[in-house]
Formats: sequence, structure tokens, C-alpha cells
Amino acid sequence: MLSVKAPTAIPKLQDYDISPLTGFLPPEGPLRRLPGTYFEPWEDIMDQISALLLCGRFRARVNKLEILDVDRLVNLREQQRAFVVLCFLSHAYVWGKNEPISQSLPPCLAVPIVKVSEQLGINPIGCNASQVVWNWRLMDPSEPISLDNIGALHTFTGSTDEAWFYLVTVGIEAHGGRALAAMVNSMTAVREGDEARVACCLQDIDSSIQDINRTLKTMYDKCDPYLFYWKIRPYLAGWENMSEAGLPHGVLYQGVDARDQFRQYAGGSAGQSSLIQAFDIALGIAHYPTSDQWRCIKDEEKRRAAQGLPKTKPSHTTYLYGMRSHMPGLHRRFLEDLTKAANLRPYVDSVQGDCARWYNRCVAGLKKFRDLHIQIVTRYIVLPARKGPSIGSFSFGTSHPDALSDSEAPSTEKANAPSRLQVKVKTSDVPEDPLKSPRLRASSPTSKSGDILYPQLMHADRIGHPIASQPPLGEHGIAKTLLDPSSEIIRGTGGTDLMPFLKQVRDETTDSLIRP
Ligand code: HEM
Repeated sequence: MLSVKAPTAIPKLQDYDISPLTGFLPPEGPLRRLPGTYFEPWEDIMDQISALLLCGRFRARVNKLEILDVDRLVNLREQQRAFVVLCFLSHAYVWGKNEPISQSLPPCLAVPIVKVSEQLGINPIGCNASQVVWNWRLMDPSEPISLDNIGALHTFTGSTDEAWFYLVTVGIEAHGGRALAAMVNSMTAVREGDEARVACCLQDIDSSIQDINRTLKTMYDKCDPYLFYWKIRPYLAGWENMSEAGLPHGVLYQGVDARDQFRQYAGGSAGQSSLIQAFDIALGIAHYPTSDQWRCIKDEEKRRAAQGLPKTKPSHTTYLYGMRSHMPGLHRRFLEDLTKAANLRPYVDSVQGDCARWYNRCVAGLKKFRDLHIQIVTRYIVLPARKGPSIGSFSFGTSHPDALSDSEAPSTEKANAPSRLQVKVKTSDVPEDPLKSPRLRASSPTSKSGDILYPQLMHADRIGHPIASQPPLGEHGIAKTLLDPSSEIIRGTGGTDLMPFLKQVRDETTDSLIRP
């Protein structure tokens, strides 16, 4: 007998700690401090994190902590706050400042971070949730979330550039409320065959994407690419593929794992934003593994076949899918349930008309987001990596006058670079920097030397020229995306093969446009 499958329920936002007003951001704002005195020792260190790093006392202070019991946290907001605190403390502990990196986390950090991560269903390492989603506050609580009414709760460096880097993403996430509500409404409207309502929801999604794109462009206003690359990004790095930075095995979570069981996790990235993945899912945009990932998949498939296990699904092997383990469990579950219920694209394809027009506007908007993002990655990672440590600061402060135009984005490159460890970026793929200045160029005497591979080993002489210092590799090793000018290879920080990956994702977005 044929069994008729009941249609999958359309997810209700409130079941997943999602607000129709603020999306994945907690609508009342994240908890700013854990209540009571028990967790005060953590909060006291958080109050002074950048000062303690600067004066070299951070690790000593942390080492005096006792192991606190996270079972004392009484609700979700407290668990989220504890997670933020423990992620900041752990990254600061591992990467330090002007001191040898640490290949292990002490039990006072490792034990509670592993436990609270299990409670939240997320990996025990810094991520978009700890740096962005649960790391902001309203300056005037009577006003809504907007870039001129939010502040970051914590930064590593104490700099406004770092705060802005997080806050722009908060601003983007805030547009998610309206978009997520429209996504689930559109799915209900499809089931009811209500074409006009579907078109209306798509219009709402489109307008949220336009808002997101406007917000993304403000990154240039108050976050200096040079400071981002050399001072901020190192703290965001994870412990996966970090041999060059001094973490050949990853990080040992003392008091949790056996003495030789190091853990490897990718670091924080807005690639872990549940919102952007929700757009892909709702609009039916499919992503595929990069060519190098396919090689790994083939090996994995061989292994599974040898063990008589079923094949894995291609979508479950992409970088974007992998990033879901760095999302809060409830948000990840939302994406899974949204995937099961997604019905928009085939419906729009069948009815065409206004629905198709608005659908295509949404896809074009998301493609625009990815173009803008590629320009940002070029400006904030590729160019600083090429230029070396003494290029000085880019000018900023007005609305991205120096933003690369769409046509200046790096040219399409075959998506066949090795995944994770290495990225080849041809010099010709990187747009000429519109801010090129003979003075800045002249002040990079060592940028042609291999020293740039380990920029953290460089200090400036009295007139600002970088000179290499001598500590062995890994001693002061902090993660960077690294460029070896002789081989023109940029090595990733454990994330992706940057440009080929980002372009592939962008092109896959365009592929889903509906043809009449
Ligand atoms: C200075 C600013 C930024 C830099 C340097 C940057 C860098 C990167 C890099 C290197 C990746 C590749 C994956 C990885 O290794 O993590 C990535 C992916 C990604 N980033 Fe950013 N990012 C920035 C800002 C943002 C913002 C504000 C958003 C907004 C949510 C965002 C959303 C994404 C998404 C969604 C991906 C996954 C690829 C995709 O879906 O297109 N990024 N980013």
C-alpha cells in the first residue's frame, strides 16, 4: 500500500529562539553580565581583557581561576552569555599578545566551555554567535536596533575598528527579522496557492536584502583594513590547519580530553551567519563542494563503501554546511526544518508572473551581496596580505569612497585551488589598489621577503620599517592569511580557499535565477 507522507510542518520562528523583529538576535538584547557573584571572576577579567593582554598579565589572571560550574546558569540567555565570555577568554588565552601562543586551554576555561557548548549545541570555540549575535547592546534601549544605536559588548583590542567589524554584522542580522518572517509566510502562502501573497512576501525578502547590502557597504566607514588584517583578525582565528602559526595539532582542552587528544576547529566568521544560509534555503539556491572538496569526498566515499555504509549527500559536504556546527543548535535546527519545508522555487517557476519577477530580484540582490562581500575580502584580506605589514592605514571615515566597483572585483578563477590549507591567488586576479601611494609602497621594504609569511614576528624599527625578529616559528605565531610572494600563494587560516570558494558560491546564486 502507498503511504502518503504528511507535509512537513512550516517552522515557527519562536520555537527556534528567533524573533520576527530581530531575527537571530535576541530581541531584548544579549545579557550584558552574568548575575550574582559566583561568575564574577570571569566577568572581572572580561572587563579588562584588552588591558590585561596589553600588559602581559592575561594568562596569569586566567590561570588563577577556579573551574566554575555552568550548571548554575539558569536559562538560555545566561548560557549564551557564559559562552560569549568563555569564547573571548579562550581566544585571548591561546593567541595572547606578544607572547608565545598556547597549545592548550587550562581546565578553568576548557571544562566550562565544553559543557556550555554542549548545552547550546555549538562547537566550543569563538564564532559568529559569540562575536556578533550575542555581543551587542542598545545605546538607547527605547530606540530600535540600527548602526547608530548599538555598541559591541566586547572586543579583544579595545579598538573601535574591531567593534565596527562586529556591529556591521549585527546590523545585517537585524534585517533578518522581517526577512525570516517573510520566508516562512511565503511557504505557507505557497501551500495555500495564494500567488499574490507569495509575491508580497518575496517583495519583503527583496527589500531586506537591499537593506543588508546597504549595511554591508558601511564596513569601510569605520573598520580600517590594515588594522583588521594585522591586529584584529588574528584573534578570530581558530585552531584548525594552524601549523604555521604554531598549533600543529590544534588545541588541547585540558581537564576534558586525554593528554594527546588535541581538538581542531575553524575560527569565527560571518560565514557562520544563519541568516545568509536561510536566504539560500528559502530561495532554493543550491551549493556544491569545491573541486578539492570533491577529492576528499571521493576518498570518504571509498572508505564508506569499504565499510558498507551509505553514500553521503553532496550538500552535506560543503563548507557552508560544515559551518552549521558553529551555529547555535536551535538556529541550526531551524535551517534543517526550513530545508525540509522549502517549496518556493518550484512554485514560482510554475506560476511565473510577479512571483518570478520578485524571486529574481531576491536572487539578484543576494548575488550583489556576494559581489560586495568579495570586494570586502579583497580589500581586507588579499591586499593587506600582498602588501605586508608597513603599508600604513587606508583612509576611511566616509562611506566607502574607495569601494571597488563591481567591475573591479577579482576576475573569476577556476574553483580548483586546494581547499582549506592553501589558496592560490594570481597577482592578476587582485585588483590594483585604488589607494596606491608611492609613500606607502616605499615603506614596505620587506614585503618581497619570505618574512611576510610570519608577520607576527616582525617589529618596526624607529622609522617604521619592519624588521624580522628571531623567535622560532610558533613562538609568537598568530594566525594570518599568509602570502608568500615568491609562490603567490595565500594560505588560509583554516577556513576556505578564499576567492575560488566565494566566487563559486556567488555563481551558484546566479544559477538559480528563474528563466521565463
Ligand atoms: C571585513 C569584513 C569581512 C571579511 C574580511 C570577511 C571574510 C570572509 C572570508 C575569508 C570568508 C570565507 C570563509 C572563511 O574562511 O570564513 C567569508 C565567508 C562569508 N562571509 Fe564574510 N567577511 C567579512 C564580512 C562579512 C559580513 C559583514 C557578512 C555578513 C553576514 C559576511 C558573510 C559571509 C558569508 C555568508 C560567508 C560564506 C560565503 C557566502 O555565503 O557567500 N562576511 N567571509
